[in-house]
Amino acid sequence: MESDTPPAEVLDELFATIEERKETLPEGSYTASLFTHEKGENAVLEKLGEETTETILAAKDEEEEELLAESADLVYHLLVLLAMEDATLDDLRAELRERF
Ligand SMILES: N=c1c2ncn([C@@H]3O[C@H](COP(=O)(O)OP(=O)(O)OP(=O)(O)O)[C@@H](O)[C@H]3O)c2ncn1[C@@H]1O[C@H](COP(=O)(O)O)[C@@H](O)[C@H]1O
Repeated sequence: MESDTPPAEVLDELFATIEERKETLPEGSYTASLFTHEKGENAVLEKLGEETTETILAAKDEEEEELLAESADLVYHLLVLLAMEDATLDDLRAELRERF
């Protein structure tokens, strides 16, 4: 991923990378390992639980850098779950848009 990617496109590029990993399952890819994990969907569900707890703890400790890092882990794992369930980022956007 380009380091100067405009912020609005980061999530699209990350989600496209996740979908590509799901499709091609390259060796050495952490994302691919979540799609092929022996625990199945539970592997990413457990990571979501862990990252949620770590995000909450970072907020409680008022550790801003840590909060951002854990939030990024959380969002990444949420996007992997959506891809696993054959949902898309556009589906998520549509859900959020309906609430305006
Ligand atoms: N955004 C992420 C991302 N965020 C978090 N993680 C991984 O999520 C895991 C977080 O787990 P932990 O914090 O518990 O750390 P850990 O103890 O090393 O993890 P475990 O051994 O418990 O699984 C780490 O292995 C991180 O590397 C990510 N892995 C990949 N991405 C993106 O996905 C792209 C593709 O990555 P690969 O699939 O690895 O090629 C990358 O270019 C990134 O853009």
